[in-house]
Amino acid sequence: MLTIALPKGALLKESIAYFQQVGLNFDALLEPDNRQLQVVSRDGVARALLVRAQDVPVYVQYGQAQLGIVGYDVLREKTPHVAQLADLGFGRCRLSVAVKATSPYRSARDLPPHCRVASKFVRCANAFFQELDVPVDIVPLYGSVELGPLTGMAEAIVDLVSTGRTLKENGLVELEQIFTSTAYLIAHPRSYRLNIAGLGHYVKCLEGYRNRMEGRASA
Ligand SMILES: Nc1ncnc2c1ncn2[C@@H]1O[C@H](COP(=O)(O)OP(=O)(O)OP(=O)(O)O)[C@@H](O)[C@H]1O
Ligand SMILES: O=P(O)(O)OC[C@H]1O[C@H](OP(=O)(O)OP(=O)(O)O)[C@H](O)[C@@H]1O
Repeated sequence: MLTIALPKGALLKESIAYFQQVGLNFDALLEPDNRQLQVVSRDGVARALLVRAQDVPVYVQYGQAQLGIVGYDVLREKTPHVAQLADLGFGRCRLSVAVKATSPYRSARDLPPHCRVASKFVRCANAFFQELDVPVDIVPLYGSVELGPLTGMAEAIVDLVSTGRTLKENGLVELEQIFTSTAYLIAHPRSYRLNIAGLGHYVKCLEGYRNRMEGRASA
């Protein structure tokens, strides 16, 4: 049976809608009181695993899932050994550097050497500041990163921004964008090569659907 790793949280609804286009129905995962971590599609041909966004590439890399959906930000941070099949366009956000609106800094270069920068994206943040040649101490956090500067623990953050509402409501401003991110369809490379569980068929159908959508959008 084809197994698909789906991310809990921000990308779940659109990920489920995406597979619905090729007849795979995992709506049960959206039930408000759902506690099931795996569900079989209504037609019984595929199974979805409900996992934390950052764990999606882990299940796909080890081959427990042949397909998965994950943000490009996670691919950049974790650099997993998976095949990137398609940019799905939804889940658009950006990884940015932000500081308190009252701070004197107007660009990431202005940050004082060896200041603290809070982030869930430790590798991306380190790479960005190294490239900039600004030495900083990255403080790893798991969430609510915006509290770093608010509490005085950190001078800046590197975090995802979508609407910008979280920054605004916490008195922070974006200094610089590091990269933009959207959801990606990923696959276990060997399963994809060997067409395990009819993977090729689904990928082709999904591509066909996307091409039709793009054709309609540009018409
Ligand atoms: N505000 C947002 N708007 C749009 N997409 C987002 C937003 N925040 C995150 N994403 C995308 O959704 C993915 C999952 O984010 P989500 O916030 O659901 O989980 P997480 O905070 O990374 O993980 P967890 O809650 O398990 O710690 C991110 O990797 C990113 O690609
Ligand atoms: O620009 P906005 O539309 O306000 O979205 C940005 C927020 O969304 C994400 O948070 P998430 O909901 O994942 O919470 P957490 O990372 O703090 O756990 C991100 O880490 C920002 O805090």
